[in-house]
Amino acid sequence: MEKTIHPSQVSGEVRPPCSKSYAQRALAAALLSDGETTLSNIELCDDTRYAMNVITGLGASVRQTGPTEYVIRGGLAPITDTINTGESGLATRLFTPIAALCDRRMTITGTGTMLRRPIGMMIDPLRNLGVQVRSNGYLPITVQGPLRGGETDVEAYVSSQFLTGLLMSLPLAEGDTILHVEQPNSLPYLAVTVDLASKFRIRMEHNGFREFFIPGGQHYHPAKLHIEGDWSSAAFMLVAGAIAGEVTAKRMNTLSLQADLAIIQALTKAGAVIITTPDEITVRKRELTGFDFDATQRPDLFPILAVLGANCEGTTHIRGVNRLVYKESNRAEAIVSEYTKLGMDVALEDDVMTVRGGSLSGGTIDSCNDHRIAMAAAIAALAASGPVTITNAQAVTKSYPRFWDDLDSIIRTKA
Ligand SMILES: O=C(O)C1=C[C@@H](OP(=O)(O)O)[C@@H](O)[C@H](O)C1
Ligand SMILES: C=C(OP(=O)(O)O)C(=O)O
Repeated sequence: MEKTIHPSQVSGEVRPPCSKSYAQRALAAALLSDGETTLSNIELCDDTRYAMNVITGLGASVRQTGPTEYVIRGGLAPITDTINTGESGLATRLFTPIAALCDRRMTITGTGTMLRRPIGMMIDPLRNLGVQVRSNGYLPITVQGPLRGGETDVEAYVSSQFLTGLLMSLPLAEGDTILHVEQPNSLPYLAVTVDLASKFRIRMEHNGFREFFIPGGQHYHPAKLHIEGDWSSAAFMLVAGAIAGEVTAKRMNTLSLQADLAIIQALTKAGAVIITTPDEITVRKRELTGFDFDATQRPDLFPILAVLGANCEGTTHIRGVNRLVYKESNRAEAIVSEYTKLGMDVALEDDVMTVRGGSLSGGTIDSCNDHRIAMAAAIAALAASGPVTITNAQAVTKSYPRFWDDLDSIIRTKA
């Protein structure tokens, strides 16, 4: 699928989809609960749809009780020996240790870009915690539990997602666990994991996410939960407001723990007009200036920060390039290879991306099958000097299936 976005002004309101980070964790917790959990504001994207199928395969029974409400009866009792986590890094690394709670052989497989993303960080810790593992470091992986608890090192520098999987599965292990994490990254995502687990009355202790004590033999208590709006998705629309008019994102928790709430900091540094209430945010265009921003702990913001930087007067430095290698694309390379086709002045040196502000041209870019590369390019088009065509534009369904409609709804006049 191809999409062309013309230079345009924007104005209006959007309601971003639910956070897929919270939704996938909540689905996992519902599976692990004894009883019925009600999740509301679940709007499915590819990643959450896969997670929903995975929990069904692992024994949950799911009933849709409203347009965005699901009642899930938990109970880990697989009805299949293979689960498919699609292209979701989180679902892969979250549900592997959960599948490993079972005393039967389970294979976890995926599709597309996920087949090239590393999962080797799971092998040694799972073995140290009593699981038999067969894997060459990429999907598919076969595990046979039960995961017993114990003590192990965990690598969470490349990705925090497997640590999230351990934090959610180990409370159900027979014994207690101590985890040593050398250089954890994506820390706000770990905070979301601890927060979500606490809503199901799961306890754990940690010391700045470097050492965890997780008591075994706990129970997930079913909960009633509203899944909050997604700041990673909202970020695209808010930058659209900052560079091309005015946008309000509705039903957003402006006190959220989500990593990408930090888009507000970046927009503030750039000089955009920002008005927040506890549950919505408006961003309006103003003269923007280059800014310095450390995105190491919030790697999903990179593509849209690069677009914001290109629309600022002066130079923008974004730190954290090393975190981008193993996403749906190598996002640092994709930003450079694709956005320079629109005349973006962007360079990488060590861990820093430097973007020099200046008007972008029209052109054609490929999404590299990466939803965030596609969505940020569409926003760049609004303030470009000609239309931008995005090939493989269907990639947005991974996180934000109605992105094109929402963007269309705020486009007012062709500039
Ligand atoms: O835990 C999560 O929900 C996520 C963690 C981050 O990944 P890493 O921990 O691999 O950086 C983020 O990029 C991803 O989109 C979602
Ligand atoms: C990297 C992402 O997701 P995941 O790692 O879960 O595939 C993302 O949504 O940008």
